[in-house]
Amino acid sequence: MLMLMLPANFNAFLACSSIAFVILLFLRRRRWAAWAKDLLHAHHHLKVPQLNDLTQQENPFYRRVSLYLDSLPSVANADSINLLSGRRRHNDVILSPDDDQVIADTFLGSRLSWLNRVDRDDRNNVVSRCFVLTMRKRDRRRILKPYFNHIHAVADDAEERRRELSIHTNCNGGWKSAAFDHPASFESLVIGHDLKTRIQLELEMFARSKQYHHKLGRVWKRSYLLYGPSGTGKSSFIAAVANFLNYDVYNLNMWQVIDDADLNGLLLQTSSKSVVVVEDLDRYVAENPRSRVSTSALLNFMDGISNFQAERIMIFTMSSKDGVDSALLRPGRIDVHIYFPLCDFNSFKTLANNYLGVKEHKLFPQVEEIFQSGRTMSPAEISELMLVNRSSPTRALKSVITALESSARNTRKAPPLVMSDSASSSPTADDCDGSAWKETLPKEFRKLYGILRMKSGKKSATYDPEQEILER
Ligand SMILES: Nc1ncnc2c1ncn2[C@@H]1O[C@H](COP(=O)(O)OP(=O)(O)OP(=O)(O)O)[C@@H](O)[C@H]1O
Ligand SMILES: [Mg+2]
Repeated sequence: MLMLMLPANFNAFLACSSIAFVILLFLRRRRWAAWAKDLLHAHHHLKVPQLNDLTQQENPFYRRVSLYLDSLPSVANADSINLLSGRRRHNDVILSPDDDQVIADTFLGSRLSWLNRVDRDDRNNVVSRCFVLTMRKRDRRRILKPYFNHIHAVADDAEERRRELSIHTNCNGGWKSAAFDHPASFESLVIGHDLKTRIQLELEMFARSKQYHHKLGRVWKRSYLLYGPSGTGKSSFIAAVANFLNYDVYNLNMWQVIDDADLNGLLLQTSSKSVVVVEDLDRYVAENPRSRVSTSALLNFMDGISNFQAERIMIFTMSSKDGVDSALLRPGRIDVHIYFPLCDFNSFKTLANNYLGVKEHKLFPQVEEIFQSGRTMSPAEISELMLVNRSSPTRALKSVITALESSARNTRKAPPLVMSDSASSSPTADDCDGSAWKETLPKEFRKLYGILRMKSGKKSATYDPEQEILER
């Protein structure tokens, strides 16, 4: 009897321990897999501790590696990952590997892995973290240096995107700084879809064109003139550009500038990766015939001559270009002119969707009729009415109708957007046909632009700037 029982118990015991072994193996599979791999290949392990052993201060390279890992597609595709919210924008999501998770990577044809190792010393209540990079020994000499350079480049990029932005305003010959947290983005801005796409592509291309500008011996800057009535989105556009590129803003108040040297000094004090803004330039030029700043100093400032190494966007705003000295606006000095018009029915509908969440409404035909009769208001005025009445879309639309009916403003035909790329030798009004700019883009950007246009359902091959403006 005993003889018969024993093998049965023994078998059960064997089965249980095999299952336990498999479960254990499964739980620790990553470490086991690493161990098994080690047996097969000669691997090299490099540790990146979170804290410096001696000073107990954070190891900056640990942070760079975590930024790098966040960018890896294998992290995004992992079965389980920690999602953390970003510091700067709350809708930014940072991906962070779990404790003891292994993240795979490839570089120059070599397979590498990162282990997010966490060691807990419960007795002393100490947790120490490190990343362990594993690579084949034979790959080490070939890839280690370029791989670390690559990690730094990716981390630089990520840090740049997460950097807190500042706005600087000139005062007594210097700049006063504050945090820049304007929420404007291209998504919230009511401008034509093609115009948005085009500006975004152009800005991305600009940010990557250091070598190109240096080769040509040109100042690394791009200048925009935004003009149009008050409350049409010029300042919001500036904030959207700064947020899009993650550049600081230098808001130059020309009335505070003492003389030519002061203006030059202010430009020299601006940092790279910045948007330099001069609002109401037309008013300054008109109101200051005996200005303390000479025209040549102003033109040199606009050309960015004294600080040509820095990567800079310059934006000037005007209510109108009428009567402004053409030297101020010549191609090369100003690369792109963008007109910001008052509302038309299309832009009204976009505002109604953004502010009230309404795509269609029984009052829309009445609103359309009023716009067709020529009455209009600025996006700022209309959005304000929608904002205060947002709890009732019907009330909001009725208040817009009443305001439009009593509005003295009339639509006029929007002047065309002028695109003149400063790289062309003799920019003329012909450049304003709106297609020239695309030719200045590298091939891959032209392709991307084509794809974006197709996605937006626009089949037409030519870009009509006038249509863009009226489209809003
Ligand atoms: N095109 C637009 N798209 C979305 N919102 C807009 C637009 N234009 C104006 N607004 C709304 O109106 C407010 C004021 O706009 P903004 O300050 O950008 O106008 P502006 O053209 O700079 O006016 P001003 O010439 O008086 O300085 C913005 O905060 C935004 O809410
Ligand atoms: Mg403004």
